[in-house]
Amino acid sequence: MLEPLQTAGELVRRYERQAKKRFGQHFLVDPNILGGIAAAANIVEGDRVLEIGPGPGTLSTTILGLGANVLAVELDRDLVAFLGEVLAPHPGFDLIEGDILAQNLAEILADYDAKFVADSPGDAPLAKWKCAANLPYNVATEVFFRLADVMERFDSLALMFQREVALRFVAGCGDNEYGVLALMSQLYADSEIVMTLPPGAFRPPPRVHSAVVRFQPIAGTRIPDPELRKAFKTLVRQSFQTRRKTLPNALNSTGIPKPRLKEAIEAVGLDLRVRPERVSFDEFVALATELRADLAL
Ligand SMILES: C[S@@+](CC[C@H](N)C(=O)[O-])C[C@H]1O[C@@H](n2cnc3c(N)ncnc32)[C@H](O)[C@@H]1O
Repeated sequence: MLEPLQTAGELVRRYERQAKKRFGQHFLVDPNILGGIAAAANIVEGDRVLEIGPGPGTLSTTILGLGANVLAVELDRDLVAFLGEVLAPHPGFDLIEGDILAQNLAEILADYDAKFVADSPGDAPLAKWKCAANLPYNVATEVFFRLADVMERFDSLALMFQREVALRFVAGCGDNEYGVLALMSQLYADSEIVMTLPPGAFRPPPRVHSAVVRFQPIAGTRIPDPELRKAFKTLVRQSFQTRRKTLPNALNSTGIPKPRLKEAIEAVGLDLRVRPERVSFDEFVALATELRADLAL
């Protein structure tokens, strides 16, 4: 007979004295917050949920309590041992020990899916994945980019970031926080902040405020042509390398001759003095279309 799931409070009480700063370990205990993250990811019974950095299993137990299945990736060996003791015996919980950035996400999701198909034979395709995570902030944006590469596998994602970073994901054109993260998230998903949390919501408390961003993947991407998408990404990254430059100056680093840059920028109806933070998603797409042949991709 399985032990019942422990509460987040019990799990954190058992583990918090061993929390390691270098792994960004700040644990959530409030069941309302944990339930709110699961709700933001639209998690329901039977779902397959990828959780990054389960810590002592606070969010994992919340998700398991909803009757969903969790595939968790945890870097800290001590936490893996702890989770092995408290959660691994529970059906529905699977754990991979390792760095999330070292995983081939497409592969680990497919491996897990294979197990599900084998368990319940039938012709119906598996539903898409959900993702919920209170991310370690030092790798959080990189984790987003890895998830973006497999975004079509997900139905919804609720990810906790440092608040300043969360604002950069949801920023609109012209906002101070608008840049690479806003444009990259628009490429794959609609996004909104669904919760902001003070440091005191975590144990031990971090130095910064935090926010949960809900990403709702769109079908495919907003730029279906892979070559055009590549050109768009190159232009966006180059444009925001240095703030406060005009677009033609910011794009100097592409190696495209200045006269050609100016011609293309004017051809898409932009002023030559425009700064990248005032260029909308659609205008970047138009510029990428205009310059794709000039970019050494
Ligand atoms: C902010 S804590 C979240 C813990 C728990 N989910 C919670 O909300 O209470 C971040 C977790 O990510 C783990 N972690 C840090 N870097 C990681 C990495 N590169 N790959 C996977 N897990 C990582 C940490 O050990 C820690 O357990």
